[in-house]
Amino acid sequence: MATVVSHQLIGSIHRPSNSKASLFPKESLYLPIKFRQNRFKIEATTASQTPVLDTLLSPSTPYKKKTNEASLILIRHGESLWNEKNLFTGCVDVPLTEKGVAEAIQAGKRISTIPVDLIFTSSLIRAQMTAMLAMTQHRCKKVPIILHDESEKAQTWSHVFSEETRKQSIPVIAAWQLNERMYGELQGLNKEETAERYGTQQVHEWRRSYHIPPPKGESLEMCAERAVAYFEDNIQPELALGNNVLIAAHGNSLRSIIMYLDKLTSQEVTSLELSTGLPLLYIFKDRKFMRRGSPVGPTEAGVYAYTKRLAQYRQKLDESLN
Ligand SMILES: O=C(O)[C@H](O)COP(=O)(O)O
Repeated sequence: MATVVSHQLIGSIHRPSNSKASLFPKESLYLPIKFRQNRFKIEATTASQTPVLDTLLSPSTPYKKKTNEASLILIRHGESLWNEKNLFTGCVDVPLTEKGVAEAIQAGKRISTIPVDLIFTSSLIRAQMTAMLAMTQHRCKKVPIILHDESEKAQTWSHVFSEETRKQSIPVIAAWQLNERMYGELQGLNKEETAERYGTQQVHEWRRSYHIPPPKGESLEMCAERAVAYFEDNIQPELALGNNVLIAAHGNSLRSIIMYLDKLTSQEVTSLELSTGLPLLYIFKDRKFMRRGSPVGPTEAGVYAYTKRLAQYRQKLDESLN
């Protein structure tokens, strides 16, 4: 019998309080997440029903706690067609430029020997392209596969029937909560022309202050309410289970998450800038996040000295490729 735990919240998905389960547990209890016009209904179901997130993950898929340590990689998407034109983009769904594609591939090379078990992206194509392109460079050679849970049909029709193939795959969860801040009436306007019209100071406040929203848009604070809540409720539990996570998202949704990880004040976050396509590494250990900078490349010694686990992972990859 299905137990229904329904939360009509925007910007946060809650697990039942007694559940420490991964989104991808090996047990029969799992938590399908259903999107309903910005609302979530979470149901705990039993194995007798159609597994929702079992498309890719089988009971033997190793999403279980092996360690109290996990890697977290954050990547802002590569340059988009509107970054190139210097337009406010926000939630408008534009693809990458050729330069953005190259940046995503370069980011992939830089993280190619850092473990990734699970990928979260926004629902916008520029972040999804970035994650996919970056993973083409990963030395694990696993295939990132987007999990579609918008309907029962989508779940059933994308089911993978080979245990071996599923083991060679990495689940990708697309979540609107990780989208760029909604830039309101600035979306589509040229940033320079907007500064000429409203003044540099005003535009800087709209873009970088924590509390001030752009006209009819989201402030960074409002963006943080959904992005950080999603991170806490859905991503951090995976890290706590020892799953290594890659997040491909946006300048402002990532600024709000970094503010949370680095415990920045609302003043400090105003000077945080993220370049397109630049991966940032954190280690989650003993319930704390340690910022480890941006890996320069797969041959960089420094990154692998951070933790024994990273060094072991890399050694295994090296051995398997020799
Ligand atoms: O949405 C946008 O225009 C950019 O991706 C982020 O813009 P910002 O640097 O002006 O906040």
